[in-house]
Amino acid sequence: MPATPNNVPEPSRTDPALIRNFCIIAHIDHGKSTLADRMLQLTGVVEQRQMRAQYLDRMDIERERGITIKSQAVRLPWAPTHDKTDTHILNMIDTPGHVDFTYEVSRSLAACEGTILLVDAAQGIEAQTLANLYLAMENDLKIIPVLNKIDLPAAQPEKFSEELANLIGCDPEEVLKVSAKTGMGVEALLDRVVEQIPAPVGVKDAPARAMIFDSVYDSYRGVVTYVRVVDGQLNKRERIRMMSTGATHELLEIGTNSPEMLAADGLGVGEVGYLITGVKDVRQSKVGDTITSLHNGATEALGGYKDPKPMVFSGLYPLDGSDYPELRDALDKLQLNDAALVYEPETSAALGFGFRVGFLGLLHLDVIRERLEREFGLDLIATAPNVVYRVDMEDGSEHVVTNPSEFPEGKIDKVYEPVVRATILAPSEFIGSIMELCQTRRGVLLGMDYLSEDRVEIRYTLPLAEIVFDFFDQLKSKTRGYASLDYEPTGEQTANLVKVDILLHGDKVDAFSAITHRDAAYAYGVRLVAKLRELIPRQAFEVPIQAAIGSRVIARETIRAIRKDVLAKCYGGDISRKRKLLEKQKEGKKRMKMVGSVEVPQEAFIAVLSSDESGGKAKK
Ligand SMILES: Nc1nc2c(ncn2[C@@H]2O[C@H](COP(=O)(O)OP(=O)(O)OP(=O)(O)O)[C@@H](O)[C@H]2O)c(=O)[nH]1
Repeated sequence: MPATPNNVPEPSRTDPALIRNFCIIAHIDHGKSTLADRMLQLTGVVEQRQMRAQYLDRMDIERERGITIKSQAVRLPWAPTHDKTDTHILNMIDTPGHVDFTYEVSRSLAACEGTILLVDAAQGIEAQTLANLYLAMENDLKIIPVLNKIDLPAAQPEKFSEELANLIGCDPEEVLKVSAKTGMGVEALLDRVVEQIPAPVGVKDAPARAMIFDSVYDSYRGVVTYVRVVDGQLNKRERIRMMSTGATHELLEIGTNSPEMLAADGLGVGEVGYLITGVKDVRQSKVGDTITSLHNGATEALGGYKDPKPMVFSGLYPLDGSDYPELRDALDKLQLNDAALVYEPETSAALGFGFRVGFLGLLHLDVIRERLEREFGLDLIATAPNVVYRVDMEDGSEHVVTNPSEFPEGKIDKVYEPVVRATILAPSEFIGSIMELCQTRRGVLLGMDYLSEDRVEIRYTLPLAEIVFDFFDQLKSKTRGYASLDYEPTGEQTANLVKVDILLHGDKVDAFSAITHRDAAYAYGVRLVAKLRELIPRQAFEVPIQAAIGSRVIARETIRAIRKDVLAKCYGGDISRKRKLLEKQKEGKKRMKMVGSVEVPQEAFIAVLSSDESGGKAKK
């Protein structure tokens, strides 16, 4: 009979030999959350009637999009089928699946001894599966290969077992076949976890060392920190120290998740649980940091801590300038739960007061923007996303550029841009179109391997800036949706990059400045200038629209002059009607932004900034 929360052994007394710490790695939509749900049900920690889909994905936006953003840990008691008296503790750490959150995935992996590699039996291995598998291998984790969704008529278990077995070097027979939906094979999988994943090893009497693998802000309790104890033990009420910052806190509460929080006296070697110290901001309890006791604490931190580094920047401006204070409050609130989110105030001549916000990647940007709009009711304009450039000047000075309009003028020696190593998986019939796309994005081919007869893995080095601009959408449309993409930052390269400015009647419109490769600058200029000509109404005077690199104009259009006399049709004396028309004209003008002497309708900014070519919305 499955165990219930009542017979879960006391956390601090669990023998490490009975603990198994594991996670599930999978490509987006391959069924990780559904499998986690089934495990919660089978181990009895969530009663049938309380069960709801994706129990562990708490954020509304996660549930709606069906993606996992923050990882969670849950303690599952499981007595293997062959010996029901021998209850083990399985700590399942749910990990986010998206490239933007790779650092969180790698921290979750570091908290485990093994992983379930879950692959959709109708889709096969995807880029994300590979990326996560390599991370797991680097962490020396025991890998349990599993095919999910075998209930689907389109499932091809033989073909994909073979593919998986080739990849990790095992027998195709060893690949477990389950249906997370119906529950078929999931008990056998839990047994396999107990059998094959090694128990944690740590030194019981050593000074305490625990790794933070997640940190979540809760509006009632402050920051809840998820840890894996490696050595020693942490006890309720003791004072602890964060090893990266030296900050000390009192352990107000410590316990495990089953999946709701269950307080305990402490956590010992190999255990996974949560702690609460009363800190109010996740940046004080950072993923990857090591916690130790204040008295007789450890001197050496567990390896692998790094600060999250924003890779993509975008300007966020309220549509209605008076919403600026609300936008600031909303960003402050989101930052409490997101150590990777950075922002600073920025003013734009065209868009007014706003913020320059740094994100881990495009999905992160999209999620934050959507939360600002949905949870805080803000209407926003976002400028096209850009990466971070480093510019060396001939006079020896160096600039870091996070906003294209701040690209330095004058004698530039070298410009560096971030590059990534991208892995694309697709059916082999699309090799030609994928290579063509990567070439036009300044890609350099690194290599290509066949995973099976008809599926290939293609590796490229690409400038991050080229991926930020609708690369994924293009890839999907060129491969009829079959390709998957993953990438990791690999440093920077010098490139022939220039800033293109857009001028209206001689005045620069900062929101439209872009940094592009010199070869692409002309096309960008022509496209933007043509688009603006369509969107900006005629004014009382002639307005030239120009695209320029420095002082050199590379494209030009002209809006001809017109005087719009709203009273033209109102001859005769009806003064009240005339007043009404003038009032109406005034209202319309409020929605205009003045750029120098030119009135630009707000819609023009939105139309240009939200168009696909200028970055568009990030997709998963
Ligand atoms: N037929 C069938 N559908 C499944 C099975 N497992 C999951 N699904 C469906 O596949 C879709 C994706 O499942 P999720 O569990 O949300 O996938 P996920 O891997 O957690 O996705 P992310 O959180 O985005 O990484 C959902 O519509 C599930 O209902 C299965 O065994 N059989």
